[in-house]
Amino acid sequence: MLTVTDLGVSFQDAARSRFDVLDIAHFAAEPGAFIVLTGSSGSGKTTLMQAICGLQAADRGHVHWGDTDLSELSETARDRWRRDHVGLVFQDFQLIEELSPLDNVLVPAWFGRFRAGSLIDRATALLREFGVPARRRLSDLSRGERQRTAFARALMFDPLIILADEPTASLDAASGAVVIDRLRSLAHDAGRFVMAVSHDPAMIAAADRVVHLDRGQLTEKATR
Ligand SMILES: Nc1ncnc2c1ncn2[C@@H]1O[C@H](COP(=O)(O)OP(=O)(O)OP(=O)(O)O)[C@@H](O)[C@H]1O
Repeated sequence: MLTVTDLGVSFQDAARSRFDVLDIAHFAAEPGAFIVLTGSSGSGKTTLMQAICGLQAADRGHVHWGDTDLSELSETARDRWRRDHVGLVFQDFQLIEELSPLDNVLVPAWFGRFRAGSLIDRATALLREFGVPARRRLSDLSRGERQRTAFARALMFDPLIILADEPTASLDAASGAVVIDRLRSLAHDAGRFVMAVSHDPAMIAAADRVVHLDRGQLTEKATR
């Protein structure tokens, strides 16, 4: 269960004056529903996704996951909590150019987890599911293949929380549908917490909840 209370985030502009990006009085969400976050460019969607997993510091307010208040954790504890609970798909993928797709998907295994044959099997199976050649040079991949590599990496350790920033933005309808189906199934069948930023009409149509960010404030749109 996610509970966001009185969350405020601001940034500094080039003239060093601060501007508010998020001002969210209350937002709660449970695992098992597929949530899509929409909003115009610059409305704060990425900032919100990063704030709810503790990657973005808040000026005020609280983000609770169950009994854990992220704002009360030290940075090290917050990083460990995120590593143990969250699969993140970044908007710019954040892949390592020098590594193959397979090795990119195995990167989370570097942090305290043994790199066993079963992990390689799982990483290979995820890449196969999303139609990415496992051992090609990353620089030879299309943008869509890179995006699917980032998605596979986020799922590597079967996280309880999946946060995906525009995960179908570079995909055609067919490979986008594979990602959307997987996100829905992670929520509905595996009971995961799944939230994706998206403008993709197919993703919005598949959502159980559509929440909209406008000038830092959240509103909810009725679905189906
Ligand atoms: N580190 C930062 N420092 C200063 N301003 C920032 C920083 N990060 C984001 N911003 C600004 O905060 C606002 C919200 O950015 P954010 O990336 O969250 O928007 P978004 O809704 O995800 O946009 P998009 O759909 O274009 O990706 C924008 O005006 C952006 O320029």
